[in-house]
Amino acid sequence: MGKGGVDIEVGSDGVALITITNPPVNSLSVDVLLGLKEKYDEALQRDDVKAIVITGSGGKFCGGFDIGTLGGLQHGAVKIGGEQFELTDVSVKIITELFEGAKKPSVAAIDGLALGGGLEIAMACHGRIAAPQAQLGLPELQLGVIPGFGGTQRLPRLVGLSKALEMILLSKPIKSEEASELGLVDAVVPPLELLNSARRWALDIAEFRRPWIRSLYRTDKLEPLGEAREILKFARIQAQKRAANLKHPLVCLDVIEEGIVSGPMAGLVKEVSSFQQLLHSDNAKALIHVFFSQRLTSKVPGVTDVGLKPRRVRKVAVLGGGLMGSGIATALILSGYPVILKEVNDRFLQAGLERIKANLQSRVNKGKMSQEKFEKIFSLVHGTVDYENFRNVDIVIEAVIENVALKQQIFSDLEKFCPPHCVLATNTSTIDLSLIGQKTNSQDRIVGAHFFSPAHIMPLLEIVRTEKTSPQVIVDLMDVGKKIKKTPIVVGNCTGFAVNRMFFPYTQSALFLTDLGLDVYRIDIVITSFGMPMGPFRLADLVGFEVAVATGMQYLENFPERVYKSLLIPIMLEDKRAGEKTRKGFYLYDDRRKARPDPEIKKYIEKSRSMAGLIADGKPLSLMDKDIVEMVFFPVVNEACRVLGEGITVQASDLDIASVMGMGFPPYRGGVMFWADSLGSNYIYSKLKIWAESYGDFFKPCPFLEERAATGSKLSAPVKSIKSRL
Ligand SMILES: C[C@H](O)CC(=O)SCCNC(=O)CCNC(=O)[C@H](O)C(C)(C)COP(=O)(O)OP(=O)(O)OC[C@H]1O[C@@H](n2cnc3c(N)ncnc32)[C@H](O)[C@@H]1OP(=O)(O)O
Repeated sequence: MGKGGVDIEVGSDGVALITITNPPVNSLSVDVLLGLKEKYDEALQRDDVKAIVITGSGGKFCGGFDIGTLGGLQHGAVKIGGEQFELTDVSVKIITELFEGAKKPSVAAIDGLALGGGLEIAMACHGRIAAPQAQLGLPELQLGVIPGFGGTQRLPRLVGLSKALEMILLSKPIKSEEASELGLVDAVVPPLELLNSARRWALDIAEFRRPWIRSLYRTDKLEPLGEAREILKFARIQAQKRAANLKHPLVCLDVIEEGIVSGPMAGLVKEVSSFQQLLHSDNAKALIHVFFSQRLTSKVPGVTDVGLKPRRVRKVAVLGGGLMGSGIATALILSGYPVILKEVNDRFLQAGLERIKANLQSRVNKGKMSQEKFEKIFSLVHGTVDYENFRNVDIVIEAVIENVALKQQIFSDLEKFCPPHCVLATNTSTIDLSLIGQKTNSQDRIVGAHFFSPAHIMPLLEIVRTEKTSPQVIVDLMDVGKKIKKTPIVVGNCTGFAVNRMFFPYTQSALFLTDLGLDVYRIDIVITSFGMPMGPFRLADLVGFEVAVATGMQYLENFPERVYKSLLIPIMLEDKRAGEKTRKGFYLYDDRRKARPDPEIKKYIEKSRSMAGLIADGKPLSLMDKDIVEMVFFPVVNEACRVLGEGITVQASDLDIASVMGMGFPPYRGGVMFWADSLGSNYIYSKLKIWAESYGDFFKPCPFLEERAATGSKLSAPVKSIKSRL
């Protein structure tokens, strides 16, 4: 809204070049859309214009409809000059009738990206020329909506139904090269030739040297009706399997089907009305919130707003080739960083290198990486057992076992061997960073780089700063984080940081409910139906019981007043059930890691219950599914409030991202704080208060939550007067 513009320049060749300018991604604001209409009208009217080329400035075609404006449309209408902005007008009147139906041909010159509405405009052009490596896609579903400018109709007609469904349902863009093979773009040319090639192509169409194709009416790529229906049927089943709570993928499939069965105009009309309905859904609100929150994590007051530029990182060293270290090294080499992997001896070093190889090999096996690329990427890692090669590293990431004395020794060695500018990062998840750097004079360059396992796959990186960590070091690490495709959130130094502090009550509540008489498998089913990738017990199996006990001890030491001391896991451990790695935990596991319930666990549960003594009258607690969700997640919300209240995170939305990317909280619920706000602070507070009275301090609402409930304010409202730990 109120931003961006469109220019027109008519060349002596008779081609009007229409350029969108709306940095950073040339998104389609209302102004841009109106500008496009105006310039198209002008080009169509002018006698000196034979053909049109549309492009975007700054090496980017267009990142789609302006998502900020989508938010505006959700909260009421967007008005221009007192008139309501109608999406129907854009899809049918502007893009279809004016652009595609024009009497002069147009060609899209695509550089950088053509996403969402951007690709939809390009598909309405009569030709598409792209520069190499441009991204083309319709990622609207990840925002809880569907393509709304004709994408559901034109993409299947250009690339066939199966490929279109893959791109739309998985919000998966493709590169120009693949787009060219599929026929989505007509040619891929070097960037410097892009505009000239597009001009020539447009003139070729105008002068009948090339066919004048209107994508909306093509049928040659569409599968026959019977086959199309089968493909759609299968896609519906897959969509339900991926996220049973989500309706918009199914709506999208209905819209596509409408176009195939009743013709593309009928499809367009259904598309617009469905888009408008979905835009107002809770899921779209939540997913759009997640989109902006993810970008907000890179704005850290006092760090990213003080003019610091990230320093160039040429080489990284990783200490420790275990599960975490090898995962971190894999993530780094995959993004082109040369890595030195250090281990204590040759045997451990070889094992670490083998792990990295296995991580890469799994990509080769899945067809995601060629053997040639495998060799090239693996050659970026060099193993060592000493510090000799550390003289020219820019960042070190330590990922050895959680032992304070060992880490202290390592950091004083690093201080000796690394150059003075080198960032000294630790992947610890539990040890106080000040303690780790105690024996050094380098506290200002010591920082936490907390990855989540498997580190080369999980998208989150917690960057932990102490009061002494310099902003420059944080900026450097944030930059590396982004380059290795992680979303970095900057958090303060405390036990568990943001993610693990929220995770802890998740498992604890589930254990509490079990001791109150609930069935572990039912709890897992209810929680996965809510949208978590796995329930708390399946997760405990995955993490392993030894780790669960060790973490429990940490929490007991640091937050004794709110730890529920369930004995269930220690009892099971005594019987050598330690989770998935022993093939026996709450579930039994076969060779393919498939979990199945085990009736045997009844005996452990009974023992734990009798020791807990919570079921005094012998009557197990009976709860509805909704109550289970609340009893598991309200303690998580409570802990998130503490984290925010203590200033461990900058803003509530960082906890949303931490929960979505670190815990697997369903993004379509917007993250833990967004979800909590949809229920209301007062509701959550009152529930916790009642449970605290019945069951003790584990449920006791924290002062932050109490205050928000008392004033009826949102948990995500800005935090005032808190001494931030950041
Ligand atoms: C009717 C239509 O069918 C509906 C639509 O078109 S809906 C929109 C569809 N488009 C999308 O979903 C694309 C969303 N954007 C992206 O995926 C990524 O931003 C991108 C691939 C374009 C660029 O990624 P990257 O280079 O990593 O930069 P990223 O940090 O994400 O974005 C840069 C800035 O552009 C903004 N931006 C990106 N796409 C935007 C969009 N479509 N609208 C508004 N702002 C957008 C981001 O908010 C960010 O702003 P900030 O600098 O103020 O934080």
